[in-house]
Amino acid sequence: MLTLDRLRITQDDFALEADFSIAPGARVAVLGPSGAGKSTLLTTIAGFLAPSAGRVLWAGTDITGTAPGMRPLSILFQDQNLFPHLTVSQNIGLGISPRPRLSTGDSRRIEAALERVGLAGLGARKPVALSGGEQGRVALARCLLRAKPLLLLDEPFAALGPALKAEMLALVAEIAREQGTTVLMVSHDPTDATALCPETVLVAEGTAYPPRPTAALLANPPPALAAYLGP
Ligand SMILES: Nc1ncnc2c1ncn2[C@@H]1O[C@H](COP(=O)(O)OP(=O)(O)OP(=O)(O)O)[C@@H](O)[C@H]1O
Repeated sequence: MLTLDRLRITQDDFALEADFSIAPGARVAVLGPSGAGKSTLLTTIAGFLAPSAGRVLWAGTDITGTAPGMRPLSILFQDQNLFPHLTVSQNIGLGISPRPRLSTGDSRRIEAALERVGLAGLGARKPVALSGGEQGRVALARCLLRAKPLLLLDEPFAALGPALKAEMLALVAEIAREQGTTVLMVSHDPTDATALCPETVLVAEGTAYPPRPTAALLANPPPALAAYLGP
């Protein structure tokens, strides 16, 4: 369970508050107007930004002061964070070890992860020789291999076409289900939220609200969300 305990995040004159928990294995969309603080919330959970008050807990343990790399989570942001000078296999290997040289066991696990995301045999390529969708799959394979219990997604597939994006989201959902991963996904697209996430956290007017059923929230959006979604 992820708990944001009376969390307050401030950046200059921007402030965001959150006080709720997310159940283990839940898939939760993070929706709200541009600039409302969706990315800031994920960045704080990931540990790249320290809150000005409150705590972040995972399974009851306070991780507010834990370094990002030591947190029980993987993050997938829009630019897939692949290193251009490393091969696909080496990029995926970074998910489990900082050493570029891979053991035989590591290589086997990486090949299995590549196969899982439909990229079997492409481990020796450099990211530049992959399409955008394939790069997204590599980043996902890295998360898959890390098998952390919490996955933070910040519009990772926004640059992809609708069909490919839907395919990637379906793959995320499938892997999350298999691994029992808790997923928190920032999106600008209510369709994506509906497809992947039964629950949604609305971020608006300085507050990240507790998760609510996505369908009910979208069917009857509060004014800030209605204005953002448009007619
Ligand atoms: N490094 C920073 N220093 C000061 N303020 C910042 C910084 N980064 C973001 N902000 C401000 O924090 C607020 C929230 O930004 P954030 O990127 O989290 O919003 P968002 O909901 O993810 O927006 P979008 O949907 O447009 O990506 C904005 O007002 C932004 O200007």
